[in-house]
Amino acid sequence: MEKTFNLSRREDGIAILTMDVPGETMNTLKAEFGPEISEILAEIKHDASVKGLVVISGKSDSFVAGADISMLDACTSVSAAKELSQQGHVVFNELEKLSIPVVAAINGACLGGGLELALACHLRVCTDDKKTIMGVPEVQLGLLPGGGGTQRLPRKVGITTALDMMLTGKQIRPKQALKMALVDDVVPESILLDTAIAMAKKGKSAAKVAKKSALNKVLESTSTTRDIIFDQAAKQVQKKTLGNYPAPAKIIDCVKQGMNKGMIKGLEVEASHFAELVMSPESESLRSIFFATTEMKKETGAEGAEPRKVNKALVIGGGLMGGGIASVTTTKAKIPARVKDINDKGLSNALAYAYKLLAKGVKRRHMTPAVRDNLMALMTTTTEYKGVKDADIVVEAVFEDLALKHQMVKDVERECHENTIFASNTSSLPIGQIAEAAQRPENVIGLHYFSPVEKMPLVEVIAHKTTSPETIATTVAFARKQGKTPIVVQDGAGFYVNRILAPYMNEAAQVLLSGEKVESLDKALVKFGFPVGPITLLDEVGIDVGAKIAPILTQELGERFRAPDAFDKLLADDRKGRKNGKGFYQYGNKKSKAKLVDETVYQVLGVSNQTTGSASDIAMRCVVLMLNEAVRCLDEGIIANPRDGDIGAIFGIGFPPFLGGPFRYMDSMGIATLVSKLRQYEQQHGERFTPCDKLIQMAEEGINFY
Ligand SMILES: C[C@@H](O)CC(=O)SCCNC(=O)CCNC(=O)[C@H](O)C(C)(C)COP(=O)(O)OP(=O)(O)OC[C@H]1O[C@@H](n2cnc3c(N)ncnc32)[C@H](O)[C@@H]1OP(=O)(O)O
Repeated sequence: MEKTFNLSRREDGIAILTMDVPGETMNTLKAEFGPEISEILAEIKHDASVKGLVVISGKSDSFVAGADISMLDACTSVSAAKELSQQGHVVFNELEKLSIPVVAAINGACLGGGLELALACHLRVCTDDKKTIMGVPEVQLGLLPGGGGTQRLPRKVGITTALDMMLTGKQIRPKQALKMALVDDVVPESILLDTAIAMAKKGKSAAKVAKKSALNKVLESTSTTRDIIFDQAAKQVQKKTLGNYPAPAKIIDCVKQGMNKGMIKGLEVEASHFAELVMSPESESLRSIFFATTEMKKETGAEGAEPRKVNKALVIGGGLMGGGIASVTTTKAKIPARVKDINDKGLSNALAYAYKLLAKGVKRRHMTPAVRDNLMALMTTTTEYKGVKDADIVVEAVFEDLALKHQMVKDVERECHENTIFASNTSSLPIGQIAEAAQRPENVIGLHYFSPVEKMPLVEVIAHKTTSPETIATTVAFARKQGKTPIVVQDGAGFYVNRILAPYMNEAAQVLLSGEKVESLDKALVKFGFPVGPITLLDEVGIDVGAKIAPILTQELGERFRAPDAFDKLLADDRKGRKNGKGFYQYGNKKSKAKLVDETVYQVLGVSNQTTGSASDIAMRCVVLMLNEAVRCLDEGIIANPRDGDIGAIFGIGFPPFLGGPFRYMDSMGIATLVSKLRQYEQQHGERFTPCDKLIQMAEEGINFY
């Protein structure tokens, strides 16, 4: 079997250990590497001719992407997971204890166990390539750095910096890494190996020491003062996760125990906590998201179809959505985008949107002003159909008016070329209806973004009956270049995300009208795991937007989508939400930063008595309707499979990631349990809770979604 590690000796006494996992695009750490690498380290240890060691990757653009997540997923017990961590400790301790200088030469991704490997080396040098990133993203998988990272990282960069990296999983770029002494030098790739060899010759003393602020020096100096850091971090973690994610608290405990009781104790605690997390349901859910999104990256969206190249885009509408779409096209996909609007106001909004995004990159030193200016130059503007003939895709983000969109279709077919794709950002109008105005309906598709466009990862790619496979594949590839995670959904009112969101929002309205306080309702769903509560979401999206979508869904899909009549009173009272500073919450309150409910809203809704139901019951009433609708979407073929339904709900509306998405959550809850819960609510609150046929059938047959 081909070996993963190759040791070559130079005449100057520096040995080069190259890691290159056969047949894999990325190096990942696997349990079976343990004996191989331990044997090599023993050989080096007893070879007096070796004066120094460089550890480098054989992959062209990555170092080590961490432990093999599939290996972790295959663990069947806490003890097996603990053994994995302990094996890693043994190897990394052997590496660290070598008397000769050991230098990690890093180019590309150096993440998780990969960074832990580098930290077990005495020195680190990385390239200045934009692919070079370092970090410990384990927390995003519901894990913690199990290869000694909770012990070596704080000792290298300081406790505060280490906790920030481990609790966020953030990626560190080369210059940042140098500044925090995570690496000892940053060089062009062409001299990476030579620099590492020179460092090995120079010796361990060349290692940088992290500069700490005077405050951190004091705080990190004694166990009593360190506990201030740990207690503060624990409070922040609890406030952010509400106890839904166990990993952060365990990370803090590993660092605390290790810094106060020594590294041996710290490693013991790390192995135990790591093992518990590997076997936790939260980590299983989060790992499933990684596998799902990685698998989706390989799919074109249309069997057998190859995407056409998009050299230029036209965005019609420079408003909030159009400006965002044009911005991610130029700043992320680096594709020229021409923005058309009826007046300069829309055009200047789009330019300002892009500039603001780029300015952030310059401020964070992720790019230079020159790069910013080059990317800004990719966006051009017009109030007429000029300079659009060569647009390969047109994304329209204008009012939700079918006649207007029909006009756009005709304009684009007239002004652009015969293969130009017409992609509508409509959030509710069936694409098939929009395509009725087209001479070439095969080029018409839906491309539904979520606001704010630069932050929300999901886009829905909506094919109508005659959308061509090439149009689908090209649109999917275009969205991916924008940094999006696209799911292909079939045409139908509300598509997938808005369709499953509507019953959830309507039930929240019902709960509110039954006398529940706004803040209690929102808190209940945040405690369940949503990023914000449904009432906050309604204020943010716009009460008027919700009011516009509901009738379309009701007409197309049935009475269960009808919003409570009382909500019409809100618009009558000119309450649109944050957009006009008047909604369920107060806006523009200079006296207090706290988010306060506008208590007058109860009077407008005609709600007087205030009841307080149980948070779990409030949440369950809203969530089970989302689940029921998601199953209908699967049954009708709106979504292709449960995986897309889970990713769509998590990335589109923030369905709690630690639950794995609606379909994984239903499996973990038990389909029969869900059906009986729906039946119970049906008795209490009416037929909107009637379980769909698919769920009833699955409950009877005792089958799951996965
Ligand atoms: C020891 C403890 O500390 C525990 C750990 O180390 S847990 C693992 C921590 N590491 C990570 O979470 C990194 C996960 N990977 C990524 O974030 C990305 O893959 C990347 C940023 C490294 C690269 O992204 P990209 O360039 O988009 O490439 P892909 O995501 O498509 O990945 C390419 C192939 O590599 C496979 N892969 C990447 N990382 C891992 C991993 N840690 N375990 C297993 N496999 C991994 C990925 O599945 C792709 O495989 P394919 O066969 O080519 O599809």
